[in-house]
Amino acid sequence: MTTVIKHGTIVTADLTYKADVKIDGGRIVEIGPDLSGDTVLDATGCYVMPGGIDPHVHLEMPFMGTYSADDFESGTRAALAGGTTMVVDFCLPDPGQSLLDALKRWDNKATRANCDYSFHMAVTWWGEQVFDEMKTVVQDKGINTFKHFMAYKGALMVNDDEMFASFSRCAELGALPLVHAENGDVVAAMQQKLMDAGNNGPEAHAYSRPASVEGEATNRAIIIADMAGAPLYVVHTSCEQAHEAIRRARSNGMRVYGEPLIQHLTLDESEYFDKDWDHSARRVMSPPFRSKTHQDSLWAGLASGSLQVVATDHCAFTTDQKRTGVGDFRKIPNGTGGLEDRMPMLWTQGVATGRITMNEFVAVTSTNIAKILNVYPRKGAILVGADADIVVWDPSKEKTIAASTQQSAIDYNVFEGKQVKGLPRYTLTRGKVAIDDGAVKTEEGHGQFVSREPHPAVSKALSTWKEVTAPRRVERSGIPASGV
Ligand SMILES: NC(=O)NCCC(=O)O
Ligand SMILES: [Zn+2]
Repeated sequence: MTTVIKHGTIVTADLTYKADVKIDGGRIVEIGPDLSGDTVLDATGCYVMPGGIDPHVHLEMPFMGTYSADDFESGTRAALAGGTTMVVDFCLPDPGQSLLDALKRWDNKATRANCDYSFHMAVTWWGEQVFDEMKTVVQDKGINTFKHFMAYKGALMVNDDEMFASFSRCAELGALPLVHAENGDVVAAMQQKLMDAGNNGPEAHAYSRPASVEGEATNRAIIIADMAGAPLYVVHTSCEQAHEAIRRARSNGMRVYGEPLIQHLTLDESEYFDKDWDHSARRVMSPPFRSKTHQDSLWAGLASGSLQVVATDHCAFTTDQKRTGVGDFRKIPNGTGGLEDRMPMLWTQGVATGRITMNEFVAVTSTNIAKILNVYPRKGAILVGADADIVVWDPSKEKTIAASTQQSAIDYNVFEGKQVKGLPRYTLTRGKVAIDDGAVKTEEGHGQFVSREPHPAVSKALSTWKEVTAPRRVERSGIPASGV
């Protein structure tokens, strides 16, 4: 059975043109005028784009004494409803746990996925076993990215020596290191100071993680990556200081990527000063929302190319879960949702306002990350041979975002009340119509793991400054006796 998407305008990261798209066996088999097939999807007035890829989600994540509320079923259903057809979650080994054992747990959870998915592996501790297993993860398990948390002291955080060792191993294996860049030591100290002074509400979360904490860590991670001869991907870049470090590195010839979140682009710090505790706590995430100045910096980065990817860090907790932190903001589970809203919000506040073009929209929601993850052009492309992960985007379709109509399992939405114009008419996951003009037709278990080969460019990365790549031993004629 073939499907044809007819009368639409194809929009890719670099082209806009009118053509029909024919799908067979889950793949695009033909692109051209006047195609016919068994099923016809009418794309009149719509843009036919590669489905979104969200490279930063935490589904059923064990975190801060609980689990994030969206699992692979509700999370990927939300993704498809918003035009996203692939997600990448983070496999998090417990301290001392084998990476391969942790991966089994994540494989199990993901069997319920409605769309394709992949994993990043987190390096949460360091030792010979991690060093050895990283090779198996890359060569046998199809994972070419390793995440490092510079925050969450006493839990997920790794130190500089561990990061340097892991980044160096990534460089050997052709893998890409990722960092959550916040100075965890400073955050912990500031949290304690705020608590001691009686600041225990959600606003203290923002005070404890100022932009400098992120800027310093971003810069440190970049320099460590450069010394290790590895490229670097900085997740949830939220402020000018971090963006500035990325811009500088890129202009010095380093392969460094930055990923703003849709939340940081569109919501600001005033959310933490709401009189309603629940309202503010529901928006607690790390890094926190920032000022308009930081938002302008992120938008400029997307337009100029110094930031490459828009993600969500979807990590949704219910109001009840957030209330664990009443009286101590440090216990509010960190994380917000966004999977269903990323594409409509970015279109409405980015394309419709003229901040980014339609082609840039495709680049930052899909194609750029497909290339970074080394799954392009199987994903992130409208090309013959590519997976038919497609969104038929109706720029005239509108809605008001509301928790009451969302797919996510939680009881609120951080974008509640926002008006969006630009929504999927159809979302196709490997040719299957999962969203059909508002009707949800997802199929639990349809999603498949996307294996990712090591990236040749990554294994060839060298230190920009070449200082540490070739140590030269000095031959001396005489060595003095050691001192007392
Ligand atoms: N971002 C956040 O607050 N929660 C999810 C875990 C992480 O990515 O830091
Ligand atoms: Zn995250």
